[in-house]
Amino acid sequence: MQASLATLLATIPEISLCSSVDLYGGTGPGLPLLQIQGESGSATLALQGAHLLSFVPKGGRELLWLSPKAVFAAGKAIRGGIPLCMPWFGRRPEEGLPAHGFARSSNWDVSEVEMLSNGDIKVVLELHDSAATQALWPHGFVFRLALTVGRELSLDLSVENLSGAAAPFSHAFHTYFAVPDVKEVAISGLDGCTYINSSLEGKPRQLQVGDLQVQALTDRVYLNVPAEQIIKHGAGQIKVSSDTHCAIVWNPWEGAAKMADMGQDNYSGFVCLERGDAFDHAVSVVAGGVYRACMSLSE
Ligand SMILES: O=P(O)(O)OC[C@H]1O[C@H](O)[C@H](O)[C@@H](O)[C@@H]1O
Repeated sequence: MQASLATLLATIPEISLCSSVDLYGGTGPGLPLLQIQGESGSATLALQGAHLLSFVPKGGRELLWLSPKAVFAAGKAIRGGIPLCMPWFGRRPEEGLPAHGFARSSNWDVSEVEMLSNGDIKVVLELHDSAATQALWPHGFVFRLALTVGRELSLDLSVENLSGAAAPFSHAFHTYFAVPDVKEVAISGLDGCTYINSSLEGKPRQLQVGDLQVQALTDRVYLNVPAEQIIKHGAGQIKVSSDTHCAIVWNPWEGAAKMADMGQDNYSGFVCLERGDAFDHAVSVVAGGVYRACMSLSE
């Protein structure tokens, strides 16, 4: 354990450290997790990737889906929860680069923990550049994620470019939302938006009319979206709010059978609605500049 982590955690008994093996089973050393038991909500967080795995508002239901076949291994992205895709979103195999960047498979450090006056718990994690990250993205940087766990879950991301050159950047909070049955989901807050339909040949741009229902393989990048979407499902609703400009909606449907860490029939238990800035909304972080984005989730 990072020496300072023990000291930090000692200040807040509502946060405890455990291994993924304790919570989710599996063999091997697993990955270190923080369990956060706040007055108004609880959450589980993997230090690898600053990756939220669970969020339950007090008296409410689990908002995040974690694959029953998720693998907890060093350097491997975890299937489910909220992977942070950055500093680029998407696949770049022709350049030999990892899909969705390196943040989700890197070890982040906890820099701050705080019990707020309203009883919510805040945890701040940081990732700094290293020789390994410089080989993939040639910039000095500090990525900082502040999480606040209460009745609502909020994520505040900042990306500081410490290098002398502008840094191309795109990202998404790749959230897997737990739903009783994806076929019964209706997502509002996308009506009238143009989307890139990545599941069709040629990735045409199309227009959303009304709520989105997910009834087959879906991989769409909605552009210029309003701040809020609501996922209505058989057991209630989830409100997703962000100051970013894209919403990527994904469910692999039967393609799940080909993903070892998802499993054939498990696609019906989630829908990904990923807020972020990518594609037409990718940014360039100027030398010495900071990019910020936030997202909050509630029932
Ligand atoms: O398997 P991963 O690298 O985690 O990516 C999972 C999915 O992420 C996003 O939603 C993309 O739009 C999909 O095209 C991709 O398949």
